[in-house]
Amino acid sequence: MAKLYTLAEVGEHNTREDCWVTVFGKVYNVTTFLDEHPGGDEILLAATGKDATDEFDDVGHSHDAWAMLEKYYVGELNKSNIPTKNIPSPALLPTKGVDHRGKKRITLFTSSSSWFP
Ligand code: HEM
Repeated sequence: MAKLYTLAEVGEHNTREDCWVTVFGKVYNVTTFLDEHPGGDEILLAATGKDATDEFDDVGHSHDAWAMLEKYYVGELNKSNIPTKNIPSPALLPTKGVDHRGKKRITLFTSSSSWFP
């Protein structure tokens, strides 16, 4: 099972010797990538300790960049203690979007259950 990290835990890895970032609900150890990142190391260091999904997405990273993510994957972001308003839009998170819609559908079904015997 994937290891879960809170944003606070990810944020502890915020140095040039140990740098983790979070995008799309996943945690990446980009320490070895700092010097290679075309966007520079500073921007990655500045992205530690928060959800950098919007920043990553705004750049319009290429498919190559997306494919590279896998190499640095260390675990999943534990979102249970993040206020709802900070959770990125479900539209940005395909799998989360499905969960969200699934849950909503179940709620709607329950609310109309009086139509069924
Ligand atoms: C976490 C893993 C990341 C990987 C593997 C990655 C990879 C890449 C790659 C391959 C490029 C070259 C252009 C492309 O192919 O799209 C790039 C460019 C760039 N990245 Fe990232 N990136 C990561 C995270 C981030 C984050 C978190 C930010 C912002 C906070 C960021 C900001 C940028 C910027 C601004 C450029 C444009 C550089 C330029 O063309 O001047 N990247 N990145």
